[in-house]
Amino acid sequence: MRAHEAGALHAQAGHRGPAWLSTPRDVNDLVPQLWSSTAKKSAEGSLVIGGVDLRDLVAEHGSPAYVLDEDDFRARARAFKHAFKDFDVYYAGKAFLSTTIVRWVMEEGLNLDVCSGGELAVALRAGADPKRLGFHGNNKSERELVRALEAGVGRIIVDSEYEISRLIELARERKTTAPVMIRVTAGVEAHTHEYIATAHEDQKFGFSITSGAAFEAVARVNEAPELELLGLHSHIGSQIFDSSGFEVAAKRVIALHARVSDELGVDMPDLDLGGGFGIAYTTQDDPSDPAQLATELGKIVEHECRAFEVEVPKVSIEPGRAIVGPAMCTVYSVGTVKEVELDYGASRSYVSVDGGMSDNIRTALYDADYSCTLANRYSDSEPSLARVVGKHCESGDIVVKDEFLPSDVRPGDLIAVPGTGAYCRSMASNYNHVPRPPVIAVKDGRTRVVVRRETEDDLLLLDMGAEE
Ligand SMILES: Cc1ncc(COP(=O)(O)O)c(C=O)c1O
Ligand SMILES: N[C@@H](CCCC[NH3+])C(=O)O
Repeated sequence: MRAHEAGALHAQAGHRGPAWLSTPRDVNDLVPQLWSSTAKKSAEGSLVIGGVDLRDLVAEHGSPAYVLDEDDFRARARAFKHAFKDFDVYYAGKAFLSTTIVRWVMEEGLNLDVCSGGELAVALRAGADPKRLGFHGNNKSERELVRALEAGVGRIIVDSEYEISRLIELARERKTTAPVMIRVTAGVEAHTHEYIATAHEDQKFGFSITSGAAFEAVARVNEAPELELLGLHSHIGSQIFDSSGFEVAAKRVIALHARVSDELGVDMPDLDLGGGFGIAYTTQDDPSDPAQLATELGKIVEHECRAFEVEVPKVSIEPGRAIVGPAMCTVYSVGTVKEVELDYGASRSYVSVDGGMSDNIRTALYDADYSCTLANRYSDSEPSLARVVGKHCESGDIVVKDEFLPSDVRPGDLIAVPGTGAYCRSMASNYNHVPRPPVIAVKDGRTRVVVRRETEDDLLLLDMGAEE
């Protein structure tokens, strides 16, 4: 996450917002880099994605709804596959997964990373080739490991001594060999929100390189006839823009890879550098494209392997957000608008929509920034600084902290928030018994329900007293 000066507020037309947010020339315009590639405004000012006018989409499917731009998703997947042609690309399913997504990922030639029995079940139900799956998790249950072994998952990324013991036992019982990668902690302070950084020492993932635990884990896996040692795995965190974190991590991981070669005489065939590539949520974010990332990472790996005089292993990466994040937006209906007086005579418009922290927890959880646009009509009213909030019983239930919207936004209007493809539907909840929105794919003027809207009946089905 780019560090905005979140506290820096300035007075603008009687309102206060962050210093980086300036009044748009035309509040109806889209900022193209924040939207999926087919998004545009119609002559009437409504938002059209994949040839579908969001007014029609909401009339047919209701709101809120996640709108998934199929062409955009496929193009981003293809761009990674093409740019990283010497690497294997695993789409990180935790960002957003459904059977349709699994099929698109497989059709575009990518592999898939799953991190729970549930995600594995989705992948297998969609008919994914198990060999093209990687299975993550710092606390996989015995049941999950058995399922992965029996399905023939291509790589299991182990994360603890207990897990190595468990896997040895399970593989032995099944007279099989488990293909294993070892999640290592590179000791890097990634420049992102603390909760989504994963390579500093004081957190739950991986074996520390610095403490020697990672080397010991490699030696143990190497000695176990029930395990096949594939290589090391490092993931430094998420929403990262600066390649220096990847560089430091790659240096340390390749140093360990070389030590294994020297001291154990084993040339591990694989190396995974994880995902974490940032996307633009606001105009402040300036992400690299896959071609730039491929060039940078390729150079780092080659340089380090040369320095340590080891063969370049088969490298893989695991982008999630960078593929699905910009491919989706969320469309909401406005329910109420309230002007709230602030100090010093300033005021803020609170625009309440029919979803909130249950469909996008990222603002509350990571202080994430989003933007939005009026999606159902053109407005010639003055831009006015607004905060888009949800319908939950929580004052932190904010979807978009600050954005300029036309000052005549009113109940019944549609608001669309771009960049909600990653970690929004996948982290959605039923807080306040609010059913989760559907995911509607759009392409060539047609809609297709990828995940249907949850209903109150779905929620009541779990309530064992409901029939009494
Ligand atoms: C092991 C691993 N790989 C890949 C990812 C995907 O990260 P992102 O969606 O930021 O690319 C994550 C999530 O941070 C992860 O934990
Ligand atoms: N859930 C986080 C990303 C971390 C996910 C996996 N390690 C986000 O929304 O940004």
